[in-house]
Amino acid sequence: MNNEKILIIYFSLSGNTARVAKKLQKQLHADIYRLQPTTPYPDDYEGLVAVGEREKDQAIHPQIAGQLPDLAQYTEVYIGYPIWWSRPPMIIHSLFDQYDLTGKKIIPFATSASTPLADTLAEMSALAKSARATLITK
Ligand SMILES: Cc1cc2nc3c(=O)[nH]c(=O)nc-3n(C[C@H](O)[C@H](O)[C@H](O)COP(=O)(O)O)c2cc1C
Repeated sequence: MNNEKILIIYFSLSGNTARVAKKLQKQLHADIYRLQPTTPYPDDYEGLVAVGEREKDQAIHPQIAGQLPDLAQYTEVYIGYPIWWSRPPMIIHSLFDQYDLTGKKIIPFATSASTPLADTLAEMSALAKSARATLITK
């Protein structure tokens, strides 16, 4: 028996990461939560790039809308994101600011046009470390 509960937290704008997250949810029988910023990103690409780039360059961590489920019940947390400018989007930083991931096993996954997940792992590792969580890369 495996009693470890798994939560999949993901951010996705155009649906690619959402699709991967939902596949994982089925495979792992996990719970799932979609991160959304309180102020939605612009619908048009230029607008999105302007806002996203400003967040990245100024290290702005956008406020997360709504409330995640109580993280105390989960031992493993998958965190999924689209790769933006070879990095996780800043809302992933917000997740670590706004929620307590202490002691969790964190398994990152990502979608991109071409940049590999590996390019984002130093940043994810630093986030996990400051949360006293363990980053697991399979
Ligand atoms: C603002 C922005 C920046 C991006 N930067 C990269 C990048 O550095 N490398 C890459 O391979 N893809 C990049 N992409 C493509 C996305 O990572 C890719 O389309 C991803 O699958 C989108 O996921 P989503 O549908 O879950 O939002 C970028 C897309 C956007 C909108």
